[in-house]
Amino acid sequence: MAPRTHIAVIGGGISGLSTAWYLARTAPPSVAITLLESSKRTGGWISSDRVKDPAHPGGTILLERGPRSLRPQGISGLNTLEMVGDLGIESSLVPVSKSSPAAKNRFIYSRNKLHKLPSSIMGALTHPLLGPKLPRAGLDLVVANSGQEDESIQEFVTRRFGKGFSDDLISAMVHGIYAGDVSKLSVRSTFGMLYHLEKDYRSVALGLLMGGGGPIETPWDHKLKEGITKRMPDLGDFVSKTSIYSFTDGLEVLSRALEKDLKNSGRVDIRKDSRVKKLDFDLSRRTVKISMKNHEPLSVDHVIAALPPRKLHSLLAKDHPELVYDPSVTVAVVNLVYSSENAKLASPGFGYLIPRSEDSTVKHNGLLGVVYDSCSITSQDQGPSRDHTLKLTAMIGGHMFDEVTSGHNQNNEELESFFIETAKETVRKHLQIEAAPELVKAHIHRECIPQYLVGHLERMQTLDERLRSDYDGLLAVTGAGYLGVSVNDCIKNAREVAEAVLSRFQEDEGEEDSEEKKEAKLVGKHEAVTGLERSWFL
Ligand SMILES: C=Cc1c2[nH]c(c1C)Cc1[nH]c(c(CCC(=O)O)c1C)Cc1[nH]c(c(C)c1CCC(=O)O)Cc1[nH]c(c(C)c1C=C)C2
Repeated sequence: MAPRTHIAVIGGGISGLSTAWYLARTAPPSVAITLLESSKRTGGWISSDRVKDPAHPGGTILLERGPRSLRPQGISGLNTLEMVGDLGIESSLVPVSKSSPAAKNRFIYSRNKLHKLPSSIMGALTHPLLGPKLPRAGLDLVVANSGQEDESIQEFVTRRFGKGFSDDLISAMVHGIYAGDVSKLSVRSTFGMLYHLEKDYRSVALGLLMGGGGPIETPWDHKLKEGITKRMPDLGDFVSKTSIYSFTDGLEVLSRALEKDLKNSGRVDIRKDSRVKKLDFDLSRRTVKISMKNHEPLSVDHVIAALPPRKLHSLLAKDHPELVYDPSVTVAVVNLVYSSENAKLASPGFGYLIPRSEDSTVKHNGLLGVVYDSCSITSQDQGPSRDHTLKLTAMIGGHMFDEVTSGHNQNNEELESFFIETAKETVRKHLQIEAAPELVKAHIHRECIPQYLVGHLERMQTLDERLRSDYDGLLAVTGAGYLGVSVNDCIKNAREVAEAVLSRFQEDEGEEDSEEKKEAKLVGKHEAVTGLERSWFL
């Protein structure tokens, strides 16, 4: 049957690949799918290098450039695991057990030493780092709601638990997830659980005691969870034993397997090196013309943009301020490899983070934290290198990037040497490792983590309405810039948008409503798919 509907997915990162993959799995033969990727290499900042080990001839070392592990928990964690199973890559999984030091020990560097990070909110409220500021934490039981729809993480946490809680603890976690500034990020979009506990119980602690604080799940999430647990009942066992996991060749295994599967399926026309420069929407004919820098234009029926919001904005004729409001931060990632014969960690664990109270811009050249790679994911190095390296990764910059690099030549090579020196000095001072690293590698990831500033969720709701009215279902969006920065969220949101777009076409083709479609109708959001429907439930 000749295709009657053509869907183009734009973006070659994990979101674009996953969207194309979910489309390919469920689309009827009447739907043609094209994936347009601007670069030659797939996967975005989820990439790794396998390099020769200079200290152990014959051995190789895996160096991750960006995120290095996934969490199996939650609905988005389950969804990724289902994808791993369907891709047939379970044999290369490297799970980290919940009882390992990496699962139990996460640290904060403060006042010249490492302190164990609390593993729960209650543990945090009584953390010794808070010292004399501790009684302030009791405020949570009496202080009133702010009455605002959103505020910064710092405002929320300081109001409820005191400034120490924000500056000494929460700011470190914000460095370890968003590389972001606690005084600018939205509490509602980043720590939604805290926001809802206050709203529903008037107190975070009380809410937790009363059994609140569970994951925030939309009607789509409930359905998805039900489907996955029915289809793969054994996943529960893996989830209950595993803290985090990766693959023998790093997280890039996932994007490579997706790409391979897409090619094998024969369902998706993958066009690499396709740099899109403009999208023209013709609502009366219900077509989108995609103009590219280096290829002939392409006319399709629907576009799913898996691009950073600012990039998408530059392709559209209409102005959408919601797409350009939030910035993304740049992170320098420095891999340091030592021979374990002459470099050891005093306390094994996952790594450590620097809180705001450390004034990292001034004292640590903008260091956000250090991951102890060889301690958390232990079996990625091969041959004689296995178990004989101490592999660390320093993450530097984020919201402090511009400030710490302002006096430097902005040339990438010079910046990389500055960050390498910072990383080496940090490890020497903070971890008392005097040996020189055998191997060092730096990568500067420009604008790699979106920053959900205060009001983000409301902006996403406005954008949902604008996309609906301005493009009438011809444009949907997905990716880290919208409703979740984690790899798991990106994959699940890609699935949601792919399935919703397909169900829309099914309706156009007179087929019966799917369960998802009925759900969407229930919430009054069935007339056009934007990918932002879930913003109304968070
Ligand atoms: C030191 C900086 C960073 C570290 N990791 C990241 C940065 C900027 C990036 C990052 N970390 C997480 C995410 C989201 C999840 C994902 O993509 O799967 C991102 C983009 C996860 C994460 N890391 C830490 C926490 C508490 C979380 C949330 C989920 C979880 O509990 O796993 C803590 C943490 N990150 C880093 C260190 C050294 C560290 C703790 C000691 C590195």
